[in-house]
Amino acid sequence: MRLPRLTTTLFIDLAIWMIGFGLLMGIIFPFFILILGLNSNDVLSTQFFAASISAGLFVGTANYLLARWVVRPRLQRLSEHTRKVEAAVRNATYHDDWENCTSTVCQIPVDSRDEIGESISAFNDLVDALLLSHEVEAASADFAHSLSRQLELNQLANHALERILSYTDANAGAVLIERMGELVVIAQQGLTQTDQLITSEPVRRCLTANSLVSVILPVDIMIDAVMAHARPREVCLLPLTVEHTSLGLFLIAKTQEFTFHARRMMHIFQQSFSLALNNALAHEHLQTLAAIDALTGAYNRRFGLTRLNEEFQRTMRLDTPLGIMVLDLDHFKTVNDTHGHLAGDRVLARVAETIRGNIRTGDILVRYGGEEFLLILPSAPEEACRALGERLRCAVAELRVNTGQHVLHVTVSIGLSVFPNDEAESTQQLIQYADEALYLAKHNGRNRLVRFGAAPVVSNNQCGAPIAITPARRRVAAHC
Ligand SMILES: Nc1nc2c(ncn2[C@@H]2O[C@H](COP(=O)(O)OP(=O)(O)OP(=O)(O)O)[C@@H](O)[C@H]2O)c(=O)[nH]1
Repeated sequence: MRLPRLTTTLFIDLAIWMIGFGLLMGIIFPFFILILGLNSNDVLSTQFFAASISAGLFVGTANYLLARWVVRPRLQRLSEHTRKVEAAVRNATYHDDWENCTSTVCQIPVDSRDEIGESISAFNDLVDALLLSHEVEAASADFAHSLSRQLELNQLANHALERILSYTDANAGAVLIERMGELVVIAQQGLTQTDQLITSEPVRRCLTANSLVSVILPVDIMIDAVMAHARPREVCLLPLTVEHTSLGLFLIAKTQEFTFHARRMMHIFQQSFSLALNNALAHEHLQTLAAIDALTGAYNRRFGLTRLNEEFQRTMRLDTPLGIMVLDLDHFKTVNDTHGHLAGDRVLARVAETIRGNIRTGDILVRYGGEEFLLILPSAPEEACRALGERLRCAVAELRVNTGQHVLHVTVSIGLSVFPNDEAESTQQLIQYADEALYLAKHNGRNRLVRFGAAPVVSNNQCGAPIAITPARRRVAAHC
């Protein structure tokens, strides 16, 4: 039952109701006494009425005062605390200092199981919801902000993965993107055998369904724990999509099931990560376009040298070999002079195409000068470089270029240097060694591969086994 509000103040209402009720009781009481059979002359006397009404007023007032003393301080405490929390939240919002707004500081202990206790408990829940909302917003802003500063694809993926793992409390994860129709892992943390991910069933399902896939106790994913491998309890895979175009996916794994909060966070990160990834891919694409020589499709010199520096650093870090070849077309001036510049261009383009057709995906072909190419061969040991050099030399020698009027054929001389065998201390020195070997190849008759070294190895101009040149021949060559 709800009594009508008489004023805008709860305690004045209470006073009116309680004192009024006391007064009513004081008036009714003498008649109630009459029913019990007491003498009506005494009961209906003015003195008895006055005493009864006074007692009713007294009890009503005492009730009001008691209610006020019991209830008012608790209501006051609630409102004062709410004010404090409100001031702290405002201050934290403008100064981004949430030290004084933790759950412990802002919540009120619930000390009763009545309606006031229920109000305090609802207030505490509101504080928690407010803090959670701030936490999610801060995490999402921090994630988007940190990604906006990264444009390099691998750095971006590693950075994003690190943050996603930390915010979702996951143990391991990976980022896979689609490149030229193939899935590649561009970042991973704490997973074993990431290669298997590419063909794994959950990955395929996530890309096909273009929605979150959650796998409990996956069989084909293992976490690389500090001491041993552990099987995750749950793995979540989320597609990375921009305007219905699939870019790839990220997956995170945990040794327990993900919480509701972690799941919500994954979805928030999924959107900003997709956008940042799209930007990084567009940036990479533009960089590649700007880095490509239009005639030959090889990387230009500036980009090529940057890549060479990167590969050199990586080689030193990982202690793997690095091969460098300088390839120069033989008597190319004659081709130009005899058949014209356009025919020369066509030959150059076809030679570049032939080289590209014989190298691996990670190898880097650079147009180093007019008719000179630089070939960077990451992780290629000496034997493999020499075999490839011979293959390229023969492939170019066998190439026939139809200009419309003539069928041309050219040869190429190649200088090879391999790190760390040649003990080069810089990329410049590595190129210089390959250049010196090229010089020997030209002066030993062209259409040859020369391996730089104290006893340089020079191939014959057949498509057969290489032979070593004598020091005397080298001296003669050096004087040419
Ligand atoms: N068609 C065409 N020719 C180019 C291009 N860049 C450089 N060249 C030509 O390549 C020729 C290089 O000549 P040289 O440096 O004398 O070398 P070469 O005739 O190949 O002689 P060796 O290297 O000693 O075998 C010059 O005629 C340049 O004009 C190009 O983009 N297109």
